[in-house]
Amino acid sequence: MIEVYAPASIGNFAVGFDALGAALAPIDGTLLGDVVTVTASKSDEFICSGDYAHKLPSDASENLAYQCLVHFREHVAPTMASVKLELKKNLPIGSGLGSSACSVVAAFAALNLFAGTELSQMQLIELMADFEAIASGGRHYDNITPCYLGGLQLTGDLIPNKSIALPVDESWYYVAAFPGFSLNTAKARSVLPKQLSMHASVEFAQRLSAFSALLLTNRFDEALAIMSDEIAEPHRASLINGFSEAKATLPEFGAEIVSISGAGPTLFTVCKTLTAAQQCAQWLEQNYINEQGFCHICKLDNAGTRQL
Ligand SMILES: Nc1ncnc2c1ncn2[C@@H]1O[C@H](COP(=O)(O)OP(=O)(O)O)[C@@H](O)[C@H]1O
Ligand SMILES: N[C@@H](CCOP(=O)(O)O)C(=O)O
Repeated sequence: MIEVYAPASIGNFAVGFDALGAALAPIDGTLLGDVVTVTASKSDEFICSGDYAHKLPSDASENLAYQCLVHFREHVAPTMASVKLELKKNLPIGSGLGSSACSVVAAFAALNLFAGTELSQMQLIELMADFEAIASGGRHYDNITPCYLGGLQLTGDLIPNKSIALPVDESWYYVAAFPGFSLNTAKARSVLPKQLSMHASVEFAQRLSAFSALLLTNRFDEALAIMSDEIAEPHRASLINGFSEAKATLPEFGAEIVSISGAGPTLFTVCKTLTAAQQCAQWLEQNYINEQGFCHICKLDNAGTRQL
């Protein structure tokens, strides 16, 4: 039996729309992500369980994890023995925590281990990105590669092997607050402008390249100083009830950065101390999340997808 865990991730990481993403590890040890198990069986079967299974279509053929199994059998490993694939759906759907990527990465990683294929890491990442594109209405790697490889990843088709890991200040904490309602990624992509002006394009390129260079040279405070989302956040903030108030308030509690995780509605902060992270989490619990929401103080998950 193969059992694989894939972590939640923050797409965009404020400064890198569609090109930068980070995997999350709650400091209390919670496994914030999906789990896929693959076991030998008499015929192929699929089970979806977990806290958010009921939020997914009841028809298995509409579940991304099942679609991954069908594709894998037809196009990657036709001679693989029959399997039972179980998805434990632990991440809320449409949350901005890379939920669809999480299921896709966990499913392909588990199937690949079970079948023992010779797919390269890059082939696997491309396959994963194909399926993430089906769910989110756009091909982007910023949930796939951090979820699969861990850490903070600068990622995209132009990038050698699709991804380059960037360092962060080890002392940083990330507070991730899911408010408890969904925002469909395809919808949150549809509100974005179709084109950028020359000025906005040059500024985006400067900001992301400078941010990456500053991290790579350990100039972490200077990186934080330019860490903002001028591309997506201005268009998405109004879709997320309470975001603007949180963004205005949380710096008082020690947040260095407040931005939207992925397409939202999860909000994330970067804090330099545990005390600041705890104060932000307390405010978010009282003012941002409802009974279905949750809040975690996290570090980056540097291990990425792994066997349990
Ligand atoms: N295993 C799965 N995990 C997440 N979403 C899935 C899965 N299977 C199918 N879907 C569908 O894919 C879409 C994912 O929505 P999206 O807003 O992209 O979620 P997220 O931003 O959390 O990844 C939804 O329509 C959902 O029903
Ligand atoms: N770069 C994407 C990230 C979407 O992340 P998700 O967790 O909301 O699926 C975007 O901003 O649309």
